[in-house]
Amino acid sequence: MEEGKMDENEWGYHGEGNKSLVVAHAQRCVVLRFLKFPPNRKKTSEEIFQHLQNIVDFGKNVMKEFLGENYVHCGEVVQLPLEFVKQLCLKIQSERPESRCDKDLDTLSGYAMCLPNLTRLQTYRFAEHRPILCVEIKPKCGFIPFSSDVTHEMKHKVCRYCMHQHLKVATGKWRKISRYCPLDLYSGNKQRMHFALKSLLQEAQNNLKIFKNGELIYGCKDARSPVADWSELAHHLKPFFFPSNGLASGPHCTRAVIRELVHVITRVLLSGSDKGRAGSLRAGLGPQGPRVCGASPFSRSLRCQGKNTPERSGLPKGCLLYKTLQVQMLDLLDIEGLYPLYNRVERYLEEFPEERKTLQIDGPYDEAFYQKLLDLSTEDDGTVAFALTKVQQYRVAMTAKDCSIMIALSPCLQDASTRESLSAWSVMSEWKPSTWGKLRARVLTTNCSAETTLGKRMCPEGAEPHGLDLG
Ligand SMILES: O=P(O)(O)O[C@@H]1[C@@H](OP(=O)(O)O)[C@H](OP(=O)(O)O)[C@H](O)[C@H](OP(=O)(O)O)[C@H]1OP(=O)(O)O
Ligand SMILES: Nc1ncnc2c1ncn2[C@@H]1O[C@H](COP(=O)(O)OP(=O)(O)OP(=O)(O)O)[C@@H](O)[C@H]1O
Repeated sequence: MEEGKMDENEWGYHGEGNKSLVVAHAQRCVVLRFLKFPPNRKKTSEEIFQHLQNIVDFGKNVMKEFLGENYVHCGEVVQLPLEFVKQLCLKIQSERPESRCDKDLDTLSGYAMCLPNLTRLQTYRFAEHRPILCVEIKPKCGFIPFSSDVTHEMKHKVCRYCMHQHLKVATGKWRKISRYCPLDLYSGNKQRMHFALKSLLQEAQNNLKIFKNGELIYGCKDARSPVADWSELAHHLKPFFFPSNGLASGPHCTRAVIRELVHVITRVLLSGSDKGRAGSLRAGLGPQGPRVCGASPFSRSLRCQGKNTPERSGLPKGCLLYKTLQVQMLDLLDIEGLYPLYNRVERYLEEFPEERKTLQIDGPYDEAFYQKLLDLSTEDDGTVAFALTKVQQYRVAMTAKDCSIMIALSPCLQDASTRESLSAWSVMSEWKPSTWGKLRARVLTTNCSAETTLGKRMCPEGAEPHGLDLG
């Protein structure tokens, strides 16, 4: 990127989350990811540079190790002309959803991350003139806490996502309770996975987005977004998934196209042989806890028919979902078991603030940091070292619980007519380093954001699904 010649007119608003805002280059396959802050939160340029550099290092030395080289794009920190950033900020402001405007894009430091645009990912196998489809899924936490520290019975039965649905509808964040349950998606059972993906397509919330040639064609901004229109989606998808029933239009055609999409995504999620060291966690992180969530509509309907829910048919070890789940399960103690350990580290740091650096509280996220994460013991020897390892594992797990999987699909030239088989598609599943900033920013800092994060996870989630105060 020639930073000296940046022109805001070549960039457009692409999307944003709670912590960052992304703009995409109109022609080139790159995005810039800026940090966002509440208006009164002033950070120095040096702090912002360090924050971004930590995200890059965390991607390189931790997430790549766990998930594998091919699934993680770390990007790089770039310095941009301040005038460019200021003009860009003005240009995109009107496109931002209102619900996200409580935070402002950082226009003062001039730093951002430059990453490949994963919604337009091309490889040499892609036919250049063919459209590229990208499905972004934020699958959330795929297991029910197995820690003996959990005190609320409900937390052993119902997954966090399903509990939060009640809260989100009650607070008006979303209109309708979703039928999606992460445990169905992570089950490895195709029937359950299909149900989960269909449910995501019905009520996407912020767990599913679909892009065509880098443009968002399906997704939901907030509770006021129009109801999902499957026939419109099917229209977009037809060049990719011409229905095998031969129908070119109508509700049958729509259903057939959606079904094919669901089947292809399932196959992608179950495929993958890329090496990552999540396997090295296997010994300590075998399947634990209930495999079925008490709130999943899929399971409930089977129960009504007197049938049992098929449990995990076992996720293939190399697949993305398996690796993701392994990293999520680094949360061995649940917040209830972790919080006292967090307090132990806090107290220690209050007494010995100079130790912050030696203990790598805020990075660097290097090989030594990664190695400590592999210690899965839960025997508390009363040391700060033990407490710190558990807190760092929790932070990494939080990242995996909140990451998105980006699946780029495009028909291959040589095989474009064979639409039934996955080999007919160039399929790339990518990890985006969505929330790695949280690792540094959310825990073990003394600001209230850290307190709130841990505090909010202390809530007895099952007890009052309608009235939780998330702070
Ligand atoms: O707590 P959750 O499960 O609701 O997850 C939060 C996400 O809500 P979601 O449920 O995905 O709509 C939330 O996403 P939205 O702002 O709702 O798009 C953030 O990703 C938040 O992470 P952070 O505070 O930006 O580091 C996420 O917070 P963390 O729990 O990951 O800290
Ligand atoms: N490298 C990328 N290529 C294409 N799109 C991207 C890329 N990185 C992020 N995006 C898009 O921008 C959106 C917001 O980015 P991101 O999820 O990283 O924000 P965040 O603030 O970290 O999220 P959260 O709310 O989870 O904290 C994503 O949902 C995705 O659609």
